[in-house]
Amino acid sequence: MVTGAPATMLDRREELTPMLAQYVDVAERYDDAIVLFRVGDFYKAFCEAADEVARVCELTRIEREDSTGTYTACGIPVDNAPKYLKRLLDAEYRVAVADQVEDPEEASGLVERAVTQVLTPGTVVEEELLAEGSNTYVACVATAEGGSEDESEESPAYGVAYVDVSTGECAVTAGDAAAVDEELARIAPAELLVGPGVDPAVVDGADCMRTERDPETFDPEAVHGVLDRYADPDRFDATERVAAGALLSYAEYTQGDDGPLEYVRRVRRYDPRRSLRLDATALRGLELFENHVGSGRTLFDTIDETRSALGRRRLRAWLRRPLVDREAIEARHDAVAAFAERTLAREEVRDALSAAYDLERLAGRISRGRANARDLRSLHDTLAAVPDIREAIGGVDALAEIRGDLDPLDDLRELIDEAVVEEPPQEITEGGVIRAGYDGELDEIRTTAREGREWIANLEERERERTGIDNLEVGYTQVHGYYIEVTNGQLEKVPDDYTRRQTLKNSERFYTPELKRREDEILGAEERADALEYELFADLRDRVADESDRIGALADAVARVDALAALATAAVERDYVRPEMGADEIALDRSRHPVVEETADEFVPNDAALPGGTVALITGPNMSGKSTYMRQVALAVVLAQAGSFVPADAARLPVVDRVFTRVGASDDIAGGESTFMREMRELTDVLHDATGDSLVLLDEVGRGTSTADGRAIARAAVEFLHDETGATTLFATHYHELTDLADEYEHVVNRHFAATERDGGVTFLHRIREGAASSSYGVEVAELAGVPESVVARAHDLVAADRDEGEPTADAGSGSGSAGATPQRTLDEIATNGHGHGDDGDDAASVDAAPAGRDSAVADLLADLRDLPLAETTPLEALNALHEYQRRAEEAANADDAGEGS
Ligand SMILES: Nc1ncnc2c1ncn2[C@@H]1O[C@H](COP(=O)(O)OP(=O)(O)OP(=O)(O)O)[C@@H](O)[C@H]1O
Repeated sequence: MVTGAPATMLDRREELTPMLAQYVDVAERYDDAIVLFRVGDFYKAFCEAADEVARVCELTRIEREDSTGTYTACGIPVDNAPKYLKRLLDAEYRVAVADQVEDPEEASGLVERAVTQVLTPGTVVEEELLAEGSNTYVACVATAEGGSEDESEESPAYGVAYVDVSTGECAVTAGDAAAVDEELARIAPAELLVGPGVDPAVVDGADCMRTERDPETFDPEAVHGVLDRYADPDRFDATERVAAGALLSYAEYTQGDDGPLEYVRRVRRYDPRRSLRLDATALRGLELFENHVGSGRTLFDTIDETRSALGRRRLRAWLRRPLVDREAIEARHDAVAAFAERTLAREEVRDALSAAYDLERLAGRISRGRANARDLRSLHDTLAAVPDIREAIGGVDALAEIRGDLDPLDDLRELIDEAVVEEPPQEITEGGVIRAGYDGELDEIRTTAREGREWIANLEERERERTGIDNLEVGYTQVHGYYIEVTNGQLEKVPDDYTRRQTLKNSERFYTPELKRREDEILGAEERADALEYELFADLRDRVADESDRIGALADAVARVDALAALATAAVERDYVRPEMGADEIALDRSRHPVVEETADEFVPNDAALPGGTVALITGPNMSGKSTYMRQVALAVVLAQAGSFVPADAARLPVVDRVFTRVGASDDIAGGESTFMREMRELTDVLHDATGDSLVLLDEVGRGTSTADGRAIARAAVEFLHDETGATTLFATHYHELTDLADEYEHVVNRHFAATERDGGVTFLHRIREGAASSSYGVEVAELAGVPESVVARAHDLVAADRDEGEPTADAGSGSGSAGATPQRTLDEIATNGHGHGDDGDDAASVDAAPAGRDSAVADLLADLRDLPLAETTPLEALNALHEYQRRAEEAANADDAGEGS
């Protein structure tokens, strides 16, 4: 990263021209940013910084020469800046924009420049740089001084705050390390400030730019002072104060450091436990917002039928934080149902919403004093659409409250309409913005200018008549102003009151005292009109800014209407059903996976009947549909609690407090630690934190280790979930042995997916059934893959033998592995023989004895066969393994023959 003042320039500081010295001064003050320095129509960087800007933005550099030497420079054209700024931000640069802060024409010497804004990935407000329909957050994680995890419960270890600088949304919470991780996953900030004393491991999960700040900005007194500008600091606990205060001070810094951000109207304090908790693993595993493999579609993409950026952000927020309050959930369902039943109203509302601009960001720009006349017209047009929305939902009880909140702000709309012309220009300093009739003084000045122009327009006619010069012309140039032009042949007819202004080749140009007076009047009037218009506009903008609370409340209502209408549209178009909430079971008739059903040729619906606390063990071959099924159950829960209808024919659902997912290791590759370690960490979280109201999805837990260990862990986890937490659990497993837990535990049930053979290929029915899958499906798949018959038959025997061995750990002593000549005992005997023959198992000693050598080879072979992790073995690998085992078996047989022969 190249930030701050370029080193080569610092070395030559004394020699630099005043302008470059000014650049170095500014750059030195912003040493965490790349400084772009306004020179004419460019934002420039110099020397090393120029090299970097050129590299990142793919721009050419120039060599700039002055009396003190040659400097490399690189310029970003001001008119095209957003495109290049985006590249710098994407490269994780902070960009300090140093603008001219005095009018170059008025400057006596060097134009004064100052940083007016620091652009960072998390704090940009430029419309061109923001993703439409989603939030860009900068977040902060901090501890209070001396704060540590072992503090008392009243004062949680960490504060987490976030702000969207473009809309002013700001919120803060506090919690332990796990809560921080979970919140960061939900907030998904573009940039993160980490306070002093925060254990780096706590924020490890956040995949975004890190920003260092002076530790002093986290100081208790400093943060109190900053926070005080926005809210009563005493409403927050110590860690929250530090997180929110330091964050807002950073936000102020990025917006040019000139006082509080007016449009951050509220610092909301929230408790993550008051929404359905979805940690990073669940957000990822359920692919709510991101898709890692396959179609690229997410749940959000699937149900996003919103029509406005406001609604889109709201729907995202709802899905990110589904509700846990039954009444609130049902209120959303009522509203969705009302919209779903009324096609016409819904379509009218959605049409009207299409005209809505992003009220939150508009309000932000207006408050920041950055809005132009077009922005105010956009606000006007959005307000004008509100009555249509109100009318469309009039008379619908379930929407009465929201209708009440849709205040069309008639006074504001009328004010803007009276003041601003319908199609104003982009610039607000060059006139043409304010309507006639809005301001008496402006009208007068404009009349003066207009009359003057009319007088001049008629001048040509009048002067031709007066002088008899019939080719006399009146014109205007930027440099000389108005003139009367007479060709050389007519010069003798020129009257006395003409004064020569300019001599051309074939003609002379003149003015008269009256023309000069009129000209001054017109130009003066125009200049004054432009200045007055700007003043009137700025004043209007301030008046609108004063209403930002009302605009904010309206934006909130519009966002809700759009999100509700979108959910209703999704429900109608995709055939979702209203779930009955508050059940003590998950009961879904013919449920579907909302995302997979969009892409699958023919999606097979499945039922779910899971009384609270059920542990359903789901078996079946790879690719049979286990993961899809488990996810669709969880997605139904998430959708329902977000306020949506669910993809099923009928649904009865409980209100769930948390959804946990632990999906298969290979589906979820993360660097750093071993996948098994990670898997176990996630399992630990589930076992610690799940409650009787949680929904737990476990997909092939334990497959990252040896079969015996994995099986034991999986079994113990099931027992724990059943006995201790009572969480409703869906557990997909290839450990067929687990399925007899259903006989032992009251709430454990078996479900399975089966595969059949058709036309010589494997066909998956994707239909869930009662009971456990046949244990030999892996071998069946091997058979279907073309493994020779004799090998398959032998594999069947071995699997049966292995199963009869019983559970290696949990079943010990249960009697199922009863004594007798079970095949497994035979295997064990052979194995024991194999290792028991030599002296103390000294393999070298046993090599000489052929039978012992054979037994040893067979024992090894059997041990390897037994340890072959079928769950992780593809048919091709199985075939290769079998081939290898056959070879070793033959070798052993040959050794046997050789032994007998000698
Ligand atoms: N009910 C269904 N109807 C139609 N297609 C389905 C259904 N369920 C799953 N599928 C399709 O079958 C494929 C495999 O599904 P899934 O990943 O759920 O299987 P799995 O049993 O979990 O496999 P593995 O054990 O390898 O993880 C997916 O591509 C999915 O699109």
